[in-house]
Amino acid sequence: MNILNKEQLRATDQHTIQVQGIRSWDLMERAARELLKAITREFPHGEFSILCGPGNNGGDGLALGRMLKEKGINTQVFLLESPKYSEDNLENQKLLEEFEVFNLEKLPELWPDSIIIDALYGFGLRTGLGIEWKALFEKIEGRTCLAIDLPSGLLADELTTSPYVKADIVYTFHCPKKAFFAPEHGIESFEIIDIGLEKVGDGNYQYLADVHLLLNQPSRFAHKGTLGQALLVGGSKGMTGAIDLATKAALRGGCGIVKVYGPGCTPDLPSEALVQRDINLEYIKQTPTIDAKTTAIGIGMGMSHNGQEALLEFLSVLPPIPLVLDADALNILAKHPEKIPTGAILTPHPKELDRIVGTSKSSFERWEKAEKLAKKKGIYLIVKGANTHIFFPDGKILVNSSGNYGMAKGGSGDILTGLLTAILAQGYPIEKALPLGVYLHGLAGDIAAETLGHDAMNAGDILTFLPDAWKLLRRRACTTSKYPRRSTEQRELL
Ligand SMILES: NC(=O)C1=CN([C@@H]2O[C@H](COP(=O)(O)OP(=O)(O)OC[C@H]3O[C@@H](n4cnc5c(N)ncnc54)[C@H](O)[C@@H]3O)[C@@H](O)[C@H]2O)[C@@H](O)CC1
Ligand SMILES: Nc1ncnc2c1ncn2[C@@H]1O[C@H](COP(=O)(O)OP(=O)(O)O)[C@@H](O)[C@H]1O
Ligand SMILES: [K+]
Repeated sequence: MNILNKEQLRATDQHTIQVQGIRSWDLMERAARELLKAITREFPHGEFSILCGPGNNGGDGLALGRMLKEKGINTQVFLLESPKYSEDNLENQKLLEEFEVFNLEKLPELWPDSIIIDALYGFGLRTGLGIEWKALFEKIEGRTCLAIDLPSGLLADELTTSPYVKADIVYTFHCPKKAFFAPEHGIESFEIIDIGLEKVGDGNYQYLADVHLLLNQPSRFAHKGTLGQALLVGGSKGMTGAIDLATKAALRGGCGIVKVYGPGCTPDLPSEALVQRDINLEYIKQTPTIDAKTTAIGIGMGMSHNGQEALLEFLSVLPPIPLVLDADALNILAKHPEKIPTGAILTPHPKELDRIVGTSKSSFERWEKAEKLAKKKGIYLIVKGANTHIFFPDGKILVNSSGNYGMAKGGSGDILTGLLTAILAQGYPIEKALPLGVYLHGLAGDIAAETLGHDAMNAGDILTFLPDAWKLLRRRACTTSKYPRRSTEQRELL
């Protein structure tokens, strides 16, 4: 799903009107009808106070008000006094029998228990709102508030530091807006409302959807050689947990063989993994034989001088296979950015990225720097967090749609590294492997949160539910249930 900026949204709107032979008013009716469904489904017993602005966002609010009233739902509608209203706004004013006009000196008298619907401004806002809006926004703060398209005052594509509505749920049309992904804005919940806009090509900024379409179907004749070999390199004295988690994730990642190279102190790992230990006890000193389809390095390597030397030596002898660099490898490379290999996959969390590109004043600045770095160095950057962003060397950016705050526990990132390495080992091209791995990891986290709750779940639970996440994706792709070649025994097991 393309993530569109406000200019692209306007163009999509116009294109839809032309192609579908409808009026912009029809689109507003469609938007209001879909909003009506979503809101009454979520709040079947609510009464509503709608605040409408002068543009088309306000028009949506007026149309929704009319539809709520027609359904016999208690609704009060307020319209901001303005010298100029949009055409569709005026049209909707005519169709609504009763509404009150308000201004910032004469604030609306809201019912005490109603749900507020914010339809003041959408993506049409040119600049942030002034402080004169604070009194109104404070009046509705603390009440249940639903924003139409965007919380009013929030700019769709940039950092907003001026006042905006604090909404509990944003019902946003067609696609999420860039501003929703910035932690600074605190957008906790948004729901995408499909209003049947025409798709205008594949943009270079996308929200992950339909990830199951990326799945390969291994052959019935597959063997451990054809399913690929992954090599994980990492661990150091006192930091062996990370390689343990990464190994377990790789073993649930679908590849044929998982190899691990660590220092002598590497603990016992699951017996399915082929573990090779360095002659040195506390840290990796030698370069392992790299006999694998893909490799990941860095996990719990430590920042000792010896660890740094080993990493740089390893990079200098690496054959051209996909390379995942995580954790300490990133910290080491932050000191030697010229040594970051072209084509490598780096998986930093924001702090690790800051060590490479310098600190940023906002998420927007960090995203810009990540985009530039990926292009300049020809690398793939997976910047982790809520809505992990994947930056490609050609400028494409994918934003993850799975995952939750229950995953914000130590070790979650190590699991992603192991999983990505295993997926790459199977021969998935990087362009497919990264979204597939990032999405699956989040999906396993979502199933863990659903089953165990966000509070109690830990990183290991992402591993526990990885099989369910794979199965869910396979079911979506219909690749498990349709094959006639399944034996009777296999069918009975289903
Ligand atoms: N895909 C689409 O394009 C659709 C858009 N719709 C709605 O239309 C909205 C966009 O409508 P508009 O383009 O009319 O824009 P808005 O309704 O977001 O805002 C426009 C109004 O804000 C005023 N304004 C702009 N900057 C201001 C500022 N800094 N301070 C105070 N006032 C300011 C303008 O003078 C104008 O009156 C969307 O957010 C959505 O809610 C829907 O009707 C359905 C389809
Ligand atoms: N609030 C959140 N919502 C969704 N995913 C999250 C959230 N917080 C963390 N995660 C995910 O958990 C993982 C944490 O990785 P990282 O910070 O490297 O952890 P660690 O170094 O402890 O392994 C990332 O994949 C990240 O996307
Ligand atoms: K709004």
